Amino acid sequence: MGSRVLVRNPESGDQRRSVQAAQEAEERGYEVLNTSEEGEEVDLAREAAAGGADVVVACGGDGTLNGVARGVDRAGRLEEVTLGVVPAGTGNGFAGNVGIDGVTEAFESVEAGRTRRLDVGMADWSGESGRGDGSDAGSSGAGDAGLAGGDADETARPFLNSCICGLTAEASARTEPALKQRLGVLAYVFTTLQHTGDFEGLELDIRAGSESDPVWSGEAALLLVGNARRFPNRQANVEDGKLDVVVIEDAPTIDYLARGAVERLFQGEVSHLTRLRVPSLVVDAGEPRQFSLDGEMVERERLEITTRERVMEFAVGEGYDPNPVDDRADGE
Ligand SMILES: Nc1ncnc2c1ncn2[C@@H]1O[C@H](COP(=O)(O)OP(=O)(O)OP(=O)(O)O)[C@@H](O)[C@H]1O
Repeated sequence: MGSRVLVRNPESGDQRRSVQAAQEAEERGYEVLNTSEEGEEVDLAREAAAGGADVVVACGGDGTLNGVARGVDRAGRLEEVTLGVVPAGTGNGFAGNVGIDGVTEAFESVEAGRTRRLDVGMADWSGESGRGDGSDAGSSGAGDAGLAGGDADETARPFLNSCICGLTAEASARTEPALKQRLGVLAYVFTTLQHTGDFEGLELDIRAGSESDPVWSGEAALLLVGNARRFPNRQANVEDGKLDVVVIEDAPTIDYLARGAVERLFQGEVSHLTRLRVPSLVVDAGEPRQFSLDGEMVERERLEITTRERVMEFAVGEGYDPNPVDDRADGE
């Protein structure tokens, strides 16, 4: 049997689960690597994968899992390593989507070989003309220095759950922890929409695949691109090579504060909402904007968003549904 590694963020969630996970991992013969600062999970996972680990399990929330997948990918081993997740963060969106609810369940899934090959979303900014962001400006040639989990030469990043444009830092600060626990990253979406007067719309031009005409062009409040997540709050098909895209038009006439307005918007008011299911899209925001990749922010002007179909072998729970029911009540 090859080596198994747990990359553990000891600070995530309320720490109870991560303490339990460290114990269980040791009992089961895992090497436990603890992060000591933000972003370190990327390097630890990359080193573990490059060193020949067969199984790399992330222990933390969506941010930690994203960093672990990124590290394994940087080692060039995303197709070979079996990944898993111990849901020890606050939101745990991806773990929930693949049916992993508890610590022991996460390890048992790996041991039982209950794995599926899942799609991974990629956000690629190599086609941007200039360097629009500042987050890696000035650090070129400095390797990983300066940017947590970052890489001066980085031009693309994976996302497992979602890529969202239009979230505000303000909304992040205002989002209630209980809502975050219940809805994960979608809690920020709700809070953002409910404070929609606070931000300017996004001038977006969205093209699907290699088509030259935009499938959507105009002023948006939010763009949500789900890999494992079908908005508002359902598991998407994570094995179909497609992205579930929702564009919410910036419509100042909608009273997002009215009770249930946001839910109604997602479910029925299709005039303000466009849904697409495509394998790839190009998003041009005309100027640098914040994009959340599984909750980690990058500032970019133009992203090519694609799926790498069934590229990653992932340990899933018994409740994982490879082919979730797609009710078309949302007007698709
Ligand atoms: N030792 C550490 N100290 C501080 N931050 C860390 C540490 N290890 C990782 N991080 C960073 O913490 C961020 C959030 O982590 P994570 O998503 O695991 O937890 P969370 O915020 O509790 O959960 P969730 O994302 O589900 O809400 C990530 O950006 C990660 O890089």
